[in-house]
Amino acid sequence: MAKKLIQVEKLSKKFKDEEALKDISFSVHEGEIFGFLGPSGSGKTTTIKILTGQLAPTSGKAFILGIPVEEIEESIYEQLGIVTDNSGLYERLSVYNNLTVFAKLLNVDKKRIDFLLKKVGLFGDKNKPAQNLSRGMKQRLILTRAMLHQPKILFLDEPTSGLDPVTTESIHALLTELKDSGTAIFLTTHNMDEAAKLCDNVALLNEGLIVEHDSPKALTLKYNQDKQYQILLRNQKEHLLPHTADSFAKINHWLANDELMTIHSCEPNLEKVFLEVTGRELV
Ligand SMILES: Nc1ncnc2c1ncn2[C@@H]1O[C@H](COP(=O)(O)OP(=O)(O)OP(=O)(O)O)[C@@H](O)[C@H]1O
Repeated sequence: MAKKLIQVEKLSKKFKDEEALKDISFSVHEGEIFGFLGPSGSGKTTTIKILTGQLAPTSGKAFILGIPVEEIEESIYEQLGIVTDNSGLYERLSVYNNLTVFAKLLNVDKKRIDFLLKKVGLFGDKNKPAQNLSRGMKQRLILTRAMLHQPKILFLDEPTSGLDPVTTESIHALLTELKDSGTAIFLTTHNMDEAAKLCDNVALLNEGLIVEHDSPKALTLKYNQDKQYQILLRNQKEHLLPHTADSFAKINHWLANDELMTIHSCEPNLEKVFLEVTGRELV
């Protein structure tokens, strides 16, 4: 069975009177991409800070690689990759040298730098100073740095926010490769399509509470109360049919007469699930 690399039990965090996290529990296994989804201010960054030893919880327990977060020592960072907003690059150093600094610290073979730069499409830019990179290129460089040492757990705070679809796609491919090699990825995102595509499991966070927790597929099916089918016929007419015997008779008729072009079931996406559970949008 896959090992639990992150384990959180009834974790709470209070800032003065404000309860930022309320009794949250979840775990993340090796080779799992876990999506932590919630609107601004719901407690995502606070959770990452607690899990990476930057902030102490008020109550509850959290373990990283089996170690209680209160006992995290410097050496654990050799097994973690952390990508957040403040992942500062050395702006004047080249792409390559930004990575060699970390490769030295983490005892990583320099061959891996070239290997990863090719993967993220930055090999041709390896001699450019970081300050001359576009936002998407910087994001890929930060991610490369976090993956240099093949971390057991990778924390990613909004890894593709504001990036173009091509860059987003290459980052998704990389994350999937990393997951396949056994890394547990803890991902926060506002992007529900990204979460549905990448994550094995997601937790929906609202005002510090986990209000749902399951695979994206299971959640969309659970909230598919009002089942409907969207149909396009050869004559270009579109129909939206409810889940009734009458609809099935119609569909059978169209099928038998080769009139049906496309048919889709209309289960809600994660955005709609969030809206239904909390009554609020995910932005
Ligand atoms: N150091 C702090 N002192 C006081 N309150 C804080 C502190 N850090 C976070 N909070 C509060 O805790 C709550 C959760 O904040 P957090 O940064 O975890 O949200 P988030 O989900 O990461 O939001 P975003 O998506 O905007 O980054 C917010 O109400 C925030 O104001």
